[in-house]
Amino acid sequence: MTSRPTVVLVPSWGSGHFMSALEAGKRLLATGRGAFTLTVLVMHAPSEAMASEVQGHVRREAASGLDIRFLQLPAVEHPTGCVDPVEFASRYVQLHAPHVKAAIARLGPSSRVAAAVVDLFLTALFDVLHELTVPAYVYFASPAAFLALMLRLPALREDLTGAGFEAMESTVDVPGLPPVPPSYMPACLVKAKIQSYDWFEYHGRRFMEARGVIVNTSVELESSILAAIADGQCVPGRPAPALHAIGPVVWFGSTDDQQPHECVRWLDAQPPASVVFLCFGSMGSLDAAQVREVAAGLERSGHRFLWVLRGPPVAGTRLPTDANLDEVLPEGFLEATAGRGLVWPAWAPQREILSHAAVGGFVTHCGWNSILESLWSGVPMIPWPLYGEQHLNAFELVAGVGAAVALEMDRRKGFFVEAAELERAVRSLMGGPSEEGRKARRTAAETSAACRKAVGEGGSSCAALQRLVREILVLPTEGNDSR
Ligand SMILES: COc1cc(-c2[o+]c3cc(O)cc([O-])c3cc2O[C@@H]2O[C@H](CO)[C@H](O)[C@H](O)[C@H]2O)cc(OC)c1O
Ligand SMILES: O=c1ccn([C@@H]2O[C@H](COP(=O)(O)OP(=O)(O)O)[C@@H](O)[C@H]2O)c(=O)[nH]1
Repeated sequence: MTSRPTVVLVPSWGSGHFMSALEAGKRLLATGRGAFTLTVLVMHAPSEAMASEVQGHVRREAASGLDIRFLQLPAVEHPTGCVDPVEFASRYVQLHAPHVKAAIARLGPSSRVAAAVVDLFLTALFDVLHELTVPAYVYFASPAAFLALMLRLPALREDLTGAGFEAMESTVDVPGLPPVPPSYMPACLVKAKIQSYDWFEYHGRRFMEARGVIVNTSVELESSILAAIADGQCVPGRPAPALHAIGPVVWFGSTDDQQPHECVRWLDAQPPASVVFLCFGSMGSLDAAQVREVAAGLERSGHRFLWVLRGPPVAGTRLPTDANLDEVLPEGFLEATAGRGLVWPAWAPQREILSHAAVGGFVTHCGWNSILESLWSGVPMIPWPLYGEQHLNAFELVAGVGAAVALEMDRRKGFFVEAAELERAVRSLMGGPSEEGRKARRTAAETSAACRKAVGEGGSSCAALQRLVREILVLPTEGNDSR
């Protein structure tokens, strides 16, 4: 065995998952300063659109000259009858387990596998990793608050009486967070989809087997939650998994585009901090009635806006189509807002947009990557959660982090938002005199500075990465390296 050890990374597909995990792997690599290489096992993404996105990332990163080797795993059947993407990912990876085992075993003769890091929904691979005696880590691309909840799910099930969180009368105890109203529980758990709950609970249990959980957060963002997990409050009586808060892991790599994007060119012509940006993630779209309310709210707010408006999902997937603006927007809206608004019907370069000086606020679906990108750029938010764990993220953003103006939603009407409410929130966020808006803007600026400090030399997340690398390489910890 002559060459350097390698760390195996198994990401899942999807905008927020693949690049977040890969960026975390690159930070590990940089911190290791050549002591190990990175081997990425790539699964075939389940749809053509996702597959081509993943292939684009792989092509670009493979050409970057870093010590990263990409190994494509053989294709497997698609599991059928899944209730949501999490069940799909969990069962799909089970079918990959023999291929992952063979791939890791093949690495063995030439380079020792120092550790394997798997995406949060891929814990079924732990069986193979344990068999091969490879230390297993989880990469958790969502907030520590959701990690705390997932660890708590086995115990919480006893309070649920089979009906899901929506039937619960009391608040939910997520250690480290203020009491959470049941309506903020993740969408996948409030609809009494017991099959979905089963998978989240499964992963929550399996996290306890990991040598560590690498979380895309920082002590500055989620200190009380990280402390509560480390203190064993989520699974009393059992040692808590070791946590490595190495974030925010925000990816600002290059794209294949040569020219500035049309949205960016439009922003270039707007005054500083004058534009509210609306974007609802890789899987978010609004129905026709909701689109009309958003249009009315934006028009009446009088503020400049850049609205990424997507159409209903492609059949058989959750990926939104490009919107037909003439069909979905109210008549006369584009004319009435010409010059101060741009509606973009397709995928937009969100990170670049959020870091543009013209952007002063963000109406977000509360995907964790989107929240981190906004905080990184110091942009205050209006949370509009849609799916996944985003309702919990929205609660944390308002009740914990504080860089947001809350948006009232009619929870009995499918979380519908009235035009007047959006108008109020946008006015407050974008410079209105309300204390809520002032606080959101101030906190966003402070949090941006704290995030940048955390990942910089000597920062908490940088130190956590250094500790993690020493652990992986089985080196003694440094004396002055305190958490
Ligand atoms: C974290 O909790 C949930 C996440 C998801 C989920 O599933 C998913 C599946 C895919 O095939 C592709 C995806 O892009 C994808 C994304 C996704 O949610 C987002 O994951 C991000 C992490 O990378 C981040 O946590 C965002 O906040 C999520 O919105 C689905 C789900 O329930 C169905 C979850 O509870
Ligand atoms: O039009 C879009 C929509 C999304 N994104 C990116 O896709 C990721 C979405 O991840 P997030 O965790 O916010 O939500 P998800 O889409 O996974 O629910 C983020 O990095 C966004 O910047 C983007 O660049 N353009």
